[in-house]
Amino acid sequence: MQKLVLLRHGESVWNKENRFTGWTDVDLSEEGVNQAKHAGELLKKHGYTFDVAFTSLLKRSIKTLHSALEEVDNLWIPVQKSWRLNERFYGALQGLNKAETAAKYGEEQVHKWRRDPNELPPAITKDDDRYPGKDIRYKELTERELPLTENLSQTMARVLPFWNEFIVRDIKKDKKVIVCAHGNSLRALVQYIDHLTDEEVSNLDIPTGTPLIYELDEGLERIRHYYLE
Ligand SMILES: O=C(O)[C@@H](CO)OP(=O)(O)O
Repeated sequence: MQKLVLLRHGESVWNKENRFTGWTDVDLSEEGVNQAKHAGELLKKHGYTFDVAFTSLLKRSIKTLHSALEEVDNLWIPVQKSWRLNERFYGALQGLNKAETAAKYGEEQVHKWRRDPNELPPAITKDDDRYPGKDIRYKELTERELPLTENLSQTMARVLPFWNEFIVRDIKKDKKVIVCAHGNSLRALVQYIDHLTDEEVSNLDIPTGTPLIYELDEGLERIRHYYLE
């Protein structure tokens, strides 16, 4: 049996302000910093240590991972960062307040943008300051990989190659793995591991800063999963 730990970053400043975030590199809120530390304390309390960690290129996730690893005295382990674990790219919604957007476009439309795996938020154009092609950290990405908008299915399509190539490889080598990422990149991963339908995943919300443990069999099928308390 293999154990895998998934961790959504602590609350960010824009989570707190109820703004669509996506690839915007916002920091943790004060509460988020505390949640990240608490996640590490829970891991420590339950005796978790790790051999390798994976995270995104966004500071809310990197800092949460760092804080959790510090608690379990594992700051020394290798950490692999990838844009493929980034939050879903929320297109032209990034930066907008969710309640104001619902008042403008209707609750139903906003719910679809947020939770329908096949609904595409409005796209940005390449001259938009939010275009990742303007950000040096994404310089290795091809034009096709640079998103203008993304739905959950597309997020899953770019998370899975990373899962299969790196995370699965390390789990199969019996390494103890922690993946610290985002609400939607983790929802995509959970949909894949748990074989959830689109409807099931649309009702799934992963809380911030709470370690989610997966016990997996040799074929990496889920035996059970639970949050640490
Ligand atoms: O704003 C975002 O990027 C995400 C995660 O906080 O929001 P949502 O819950 O709408 O997917």
